[in-house]
Amino acid sequence: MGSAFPRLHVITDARPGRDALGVVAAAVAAATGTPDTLAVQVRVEDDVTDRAAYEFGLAVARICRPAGVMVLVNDRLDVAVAVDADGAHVGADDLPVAAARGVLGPAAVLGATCREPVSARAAVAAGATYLGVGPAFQTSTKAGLPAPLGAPGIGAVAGAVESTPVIAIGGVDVDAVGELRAAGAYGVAVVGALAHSANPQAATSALLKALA
Ligand SMILES: Cc1ncc(COP(=O)(O)OP(=O)(O)O)c(N)n1
Ligand SMILES: Cc1nc(C(=O)O)sc1CCOP(=O)(O)O
Ligand SMILES: [Mg+2]
Repeated sequence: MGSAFPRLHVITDARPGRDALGVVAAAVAAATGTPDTLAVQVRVEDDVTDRAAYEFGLAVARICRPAGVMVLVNDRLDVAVAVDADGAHVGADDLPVAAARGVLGPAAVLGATCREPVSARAAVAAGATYLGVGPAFQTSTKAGLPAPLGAPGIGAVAGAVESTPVIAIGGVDVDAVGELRAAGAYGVAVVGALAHSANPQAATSALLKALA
């Protein structure tokens, strides 16, 4: 892992029938030569066993590590530690940010989901190093989310935390990158933009170009 914080976060689509590792490999291939631009977040369904999540996290790490690409683990801090990930991401149903920081230690990357400025400032004060903010737009890959924030909602959070990177998530595709960056987002996180693509390597390249 290099020094710059990645602007593109690829989140694994672990729904049954998806080639999640194939997408990770394609994304990592697209970042050849610029590994600092990409992070891969290991995200599995809630009912996946710890053993299966660990094995999947290891498989992702084996693709990302040799290429120098950052690995983050969603929700499961024990898996993050066990696979020697660079960090983790927590939301409202996971360990609180301060507790997660205590588990991971001071050097780890720690992301927190926030949807408005007050909780965003609190997450940063508690030890978050970046924020996942969304849903930016309608998404087909996660149910039960509040109404989309749009670029202005993402910008409101970004303006509240200034130097902490805001990663916009939810229904993001390459065409939305310019609008989100203009609003204040540091980068974007995607599932469907790659998982639903016939050519995830080309889709990653397009996202990286739009974010550069
Ligand atoms: C970059 C990023 N932003 C937001 C989320 C969502 O996390 P969370 O609210 O904990 O929801 P689940 O992903 O656990 O369903 C994320 N994973 N990554
Ligand atoms: C996992 C997740 N969290 C969200 C949030 O807003 O907290 S939106 C989301 C799904 C992102 O997938 P896609 O890029 O396919 O929309
Ligand atoms: Mg979570």
